[in-house]
This record gives sequence, C-alpha cells and structure tokens, in this order.
Amino acid sequence: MSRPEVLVSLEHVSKSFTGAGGDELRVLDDISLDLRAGEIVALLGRSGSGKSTLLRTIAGLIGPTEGTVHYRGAEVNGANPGTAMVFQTFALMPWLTVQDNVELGLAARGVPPARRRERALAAIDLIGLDGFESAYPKELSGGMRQRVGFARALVLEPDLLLMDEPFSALDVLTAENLRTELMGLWQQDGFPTKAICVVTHNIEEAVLLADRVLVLGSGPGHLRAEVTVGLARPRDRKAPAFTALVERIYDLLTGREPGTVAAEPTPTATPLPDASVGGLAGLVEIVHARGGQADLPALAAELSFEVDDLLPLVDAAALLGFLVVTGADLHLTPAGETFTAADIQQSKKIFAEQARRHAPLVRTLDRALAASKDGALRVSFFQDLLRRGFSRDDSERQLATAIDWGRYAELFDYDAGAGKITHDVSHPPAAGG
Ligand SMILES: Nc1ncnc2c1ncn2[C@@H]1O[C@H](COP(=O)(O)OP(=O)(O)OP(=O)(O)O)[C@@H](O)[C@H]1O
Repeated sequence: MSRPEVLVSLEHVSKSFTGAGGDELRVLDDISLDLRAGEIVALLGRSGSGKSTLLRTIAGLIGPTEGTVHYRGAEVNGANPGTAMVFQTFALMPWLTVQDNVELGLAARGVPPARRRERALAAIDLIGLDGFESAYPKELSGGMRQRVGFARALVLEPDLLLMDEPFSALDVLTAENLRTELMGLWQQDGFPTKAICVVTHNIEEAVLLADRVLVLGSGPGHLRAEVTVGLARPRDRKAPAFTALVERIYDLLTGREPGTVAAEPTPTATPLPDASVGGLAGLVEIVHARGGQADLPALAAELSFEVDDLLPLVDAAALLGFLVVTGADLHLTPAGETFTAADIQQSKKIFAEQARRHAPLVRTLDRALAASKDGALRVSFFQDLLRRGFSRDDSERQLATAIDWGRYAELFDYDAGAGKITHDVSHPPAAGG
C-alpha cells in the first residue's frame, strides 16, 4: 500500500529572530517533517520551544531563515495556499457579524458574493453556529467565538488545517465539548480538510487528538521525538493504553535529552531552570506534605496551574537532586526529605552542597570566586562567557537564577551597584567544590 500523499513538507528549516539588543535569537533548528493527507499531527513542547513559530512557518506567515517549505511539491514563498489557521485568541473582527467574519477569507480569495454566502452558510451549519449568522462576536460566549474561528478556517477548505492552541482560552468543559465535536466531524465523510496540525502544550490533548505527536525540545526548538498514537477514536482518557502513552510522553518532556549530558556538565550544556529558591522549595514541600509522592497533572489541577507552569520548578528540584521524576510522578529523594525537614541553617547547607554538586553555573561562580584575589568578580565577565551559549535575555536569566540560588545558599552575594559578585565571607567555600 502506498503512503498517503505529502501535503506539506519542511526540509532543514531553521528560524532566527533579531532580539531587542540586535543579537540573533535562534528559535528553530534544522526541522524536517512531512504532513500527510489523513493524519492529525500534534506539535507538543514546552513554552518557548518554538511551536507557534513552527506552525506560522508551515502557514507561510513567516519565512524560514534556512531550509524550505513545500506545499504539494511547490516551494512556499509567502502565505501557504493549502492552509488555514485557527488561533488561540479567535482573532475575529469585532465589527463584523459571524457571517461576514466567515466570508472574509473567501472575499480575499476573490470568490463571488453569492458563492461566498453559500459556502459560509454551509461552514456555519457544519460547526453548529446555525442561527447566529447575524450575531456580533461580543454577543457570543468564548466557545461560540471559537466556533466562528473554526468556520472561518474550514470555509476555505484548506488541505491542511492549522490550529494554534485552539482550546486553551476556553473553560475546561467547553474545550472538551468542542474537541469531541471536532473529532466527530473529522471522522465524517465530507469534512472539508485533509489533515490537521495542532499546537499544544497539553499532553493529554495531544494524545486525544493526534495520530502522531511531534515532541519539540527547547533552546533552540528542534524535533526531539515522534510518538505514534495508534488508538481507535473516540479515545478514552482512562484506558490503560491512553495513560501509558501520556506517561511515555511525560518522560520525553521531563527527561534528559539523550546526548546532552557532558562528563562534567557545563553552564551552557546544563542551563539552570528558571526557578527561584522559594518556588522550587515550595514544590519540594508540597511533595513532602503528600507523603513524598505526587502526580504532576493532579497537582497542577489542584493548584489551578498548567503542568507547563510547574515544569521549571520540577526541573530545578530534579536538577538539585531533591525530586526524581518518573513519567508524571514526582518522588521525594532522601536529600529532598532532609532539605525540607531541616531547620533553615541546615537547609541552606544542604542546598549549597546540592547546588555546588549539580548546578554547573553555581559551581562555576563558586570556584571562580574561590580562585579570585579579593573574593569579588565582575558580573560582566560571566555575562560575556554565557553569551557563547545563550541569547542576551537568557544569559541574564541564567545569572539571576544562579545568584538567587547562591545567595540563599550563602555561597556568594551580588553587589548590583558595583556589578560584582562577591564571596559570602561568613561561609568560605569548601575545598575542591
Ligand atoms: N517575532 C519574534 N521576534 C523575536 N522573537 C520571537 C518572535 N516570535 C517568537 N519569538 C521567540 O521565539 C521563541 C519561541 O516562541 P514560540 O511562540 O514559537 O514558542 P511556543 O513554543 O509556541 O511557546 P508558547 O507555548 O509559550 O506559545 C520565544 O523565545 C519567543 O520569544
């Protein structure tokens, strides 16, 4: 059996933006992929991994810095004619009725008015907006507005429907409802699009919708793994095969990337997660309070946060050896247990020890200070070094995190006025680090 036709194909696509300081920020790195007729592909990754940039590149809304995008074999330069986009924030024209919003794209493509009207009515009907043709967006609930977003994209009958976190601005029930309806339509004959590519940072949503999940890694965004979801539709979130896949993808998102662990991790090879001491210690305490074990999605739901929001704290606690992450489960380690149970001075000592051992930038600063003549070093020295591996913003974030951690651990202090990192004289460094 021959494979379904390739609709859109990306070859060695990289994308860089020019940052605020004029420096180059690489957001996508060497991405190659094919999107084929008949499939739903989810692009899954953490915040900032470049998912939206990748989707906009597929749509031709932005051009790649390197590499090519092809639609049915023809190179795309400008808007990709085979795609239409559904946005997270609906992006409707508030001064136009539902009908006019849906017709807008057809007008831009030169479809005559009578045919426009006919096609818009069909799309409105398909997506369950019948009776709301003359309503204005402000009269509609979020769920209904996003239905307009879907109708406006589907009316164009794109080969490939692109969706950028289309359900994440909706409440949980509305989102679930719309997802289920969309999947119902997808399985019907006559659904006006051949393939769907959806951006999400929600693992369950990816497994619920997609035939293939492409997991993006960060810094810069790259394809980290591809997971095939061979489950029959409609899918049951509670089925063992479903939860097993979710667990596997959690491992891919939270685990270390193969090949990135150097013999002695360096500050650029092992960046510090963007987490304050207070934040990561709070997470360790919460896991401690739950008997040393917690399920990450359940914890996020309980705290009314997204899993994505908790990941930097999880990463930081795992880097420092306070938690171990297996799939979606967090387990307290003996070091985490002692850290939480100890008094403040003891906690600081444990933190200092773990940070020196496991947080490369903290270790680097600590060692450099120990070797300095007067126990003070210019922060710009480290900024310049970090710029070899990070953008300006990211190197500043790395230093801010290291300083926060080092201050708490009483390893060093920061004199912002002088722009110098200084040794915390009350606690001389341990010999050998
Ligand atoms: N036009 C732009 N100019 C400069 N930087 C940009 C631009 N667009 C995106 N970026 C940067 O590219 C990186 C990736 O952004 P992108 O929105 O693609 O990620 P994402 O994975 O979709 O994140 P999120 O889930 O938070 O939406 C970010 O660091 C972002 O600040």
